[in-house]
Amino acid sequence: MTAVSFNNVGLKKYVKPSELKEIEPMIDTAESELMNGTGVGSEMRQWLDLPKNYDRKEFEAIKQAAKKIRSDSKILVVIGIGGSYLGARMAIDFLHDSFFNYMPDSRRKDPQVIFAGNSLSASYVHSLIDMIGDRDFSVNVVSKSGTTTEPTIAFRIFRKLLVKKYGAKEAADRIYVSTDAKHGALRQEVKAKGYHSYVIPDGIGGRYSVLCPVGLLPIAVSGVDIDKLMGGAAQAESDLTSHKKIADNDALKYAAYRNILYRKGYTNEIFESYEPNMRYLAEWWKQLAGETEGKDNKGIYPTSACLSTDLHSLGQYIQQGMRNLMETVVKVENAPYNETVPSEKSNLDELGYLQGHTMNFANKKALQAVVIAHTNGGVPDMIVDIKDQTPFTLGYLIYYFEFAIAVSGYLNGINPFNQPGVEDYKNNMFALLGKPGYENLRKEIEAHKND
Ligand SMILES: O=P(O)(O)OC[C@H]1O[C@](O)(CO)[C@@H](O)[C@@H]1O
Repeated sequence: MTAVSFNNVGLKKYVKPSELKEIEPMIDTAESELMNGTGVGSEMRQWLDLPKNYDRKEFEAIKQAAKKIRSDSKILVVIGIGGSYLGARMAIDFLHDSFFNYMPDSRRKDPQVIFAGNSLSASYVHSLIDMIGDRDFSVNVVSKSGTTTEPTIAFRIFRKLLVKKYGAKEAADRIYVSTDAKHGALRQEVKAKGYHSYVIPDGIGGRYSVLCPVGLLPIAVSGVDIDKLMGGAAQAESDLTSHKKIADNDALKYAAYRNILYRKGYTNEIFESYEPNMRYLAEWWKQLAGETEGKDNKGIYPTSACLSTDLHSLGQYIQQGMRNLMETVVKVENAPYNETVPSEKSNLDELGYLQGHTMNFANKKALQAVVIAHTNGGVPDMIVDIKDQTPFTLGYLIYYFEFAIAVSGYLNGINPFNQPGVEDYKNNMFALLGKPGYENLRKEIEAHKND
């Protein structure tokens, strides 16, 4: 099987072949807007040929930095929010054991990679400082703008901790910055303090940035072979950008089906997997889809569930609640590990029928049973089959979703690469926090606070 493929078995009842044929010219147009750069926001498409056209020198520098961090740190604290952390978090979870970060130092060969600066919770920061204790650590701060509130606060705190522990000079040698090439506060700090630094290319926005230094450094520090990750993405680039017809292009199939369903009123897409270490794959996908498509009063609402866990909380709603749901299920063909259900004579738990079978067997049957139940119950199912959980397959999968979601954006007539709506809350927050320049907005908010 190929690394990633699309399966429409759960769609037969919901989409007629003629509907796929009818959307094909629209998909063609959206795909050519993306590929030829004729669509709005085209300057933000640098991720499109990134797997083949990246800065090789910087890539080597990232590997060297990862080597240094692995040798002098027990913990890497990665500071960033949104696209500046979700890709790395998703990849590290997907490619490592569920308890990767929980192993004690005595049993681990890789540093712990812990994320910070993705909330304003003081309790979280306090607990992280406590968890680091007197162990050696380094910091990778990731922010394209360099001014996002959450990571900026966290960076101040962890930089202070580094300076206190190591002194200013060694602290600077333990700070790794991924930011804009020229602009922004962080770039100025790099110049002033001499931190290690890497460039987030101009034409790559946060949610499309996992395969640039944003994701690559933390992923490499965790011990993943980033050449293989890029190799998978490069394969996807070859496969998906050279086959322009839906029939030969599984990312276009996904874009086409989810948009046919959206136009029929299936406005919420639940992203599902059956592996707990793919929870963050869903979180990454939610930002990718939500920030790309949710604008101009349009867009599929992206949400997620981890199964079979959430069948015991959300399963009832999915089966019988409002019929505006569709599902995208990531199905792993070869999970990295397996366990067998032990045999027991007594059979008090009535599990005898399963003894000797594997848990992966049971997991696959659960998936099959759910697809049948949900499609019968009014929820169309799109299945994305993935071969395994290797860096190559993940690289392929990342590109697959980025490509499909960007095409979906153009199909819906929006700019897939901006996120103007995020500014509204930020401006209000700056006004309420007293940031200079926001005085008038603060007055306005205060005048209306009892409305
Ligand atoms: O890298 P930055 O500039 O800190 O931005 C982080 C995230 O914030 C957003 O701009 C939205 O607030 C995302 O698009 C981005 O991924």
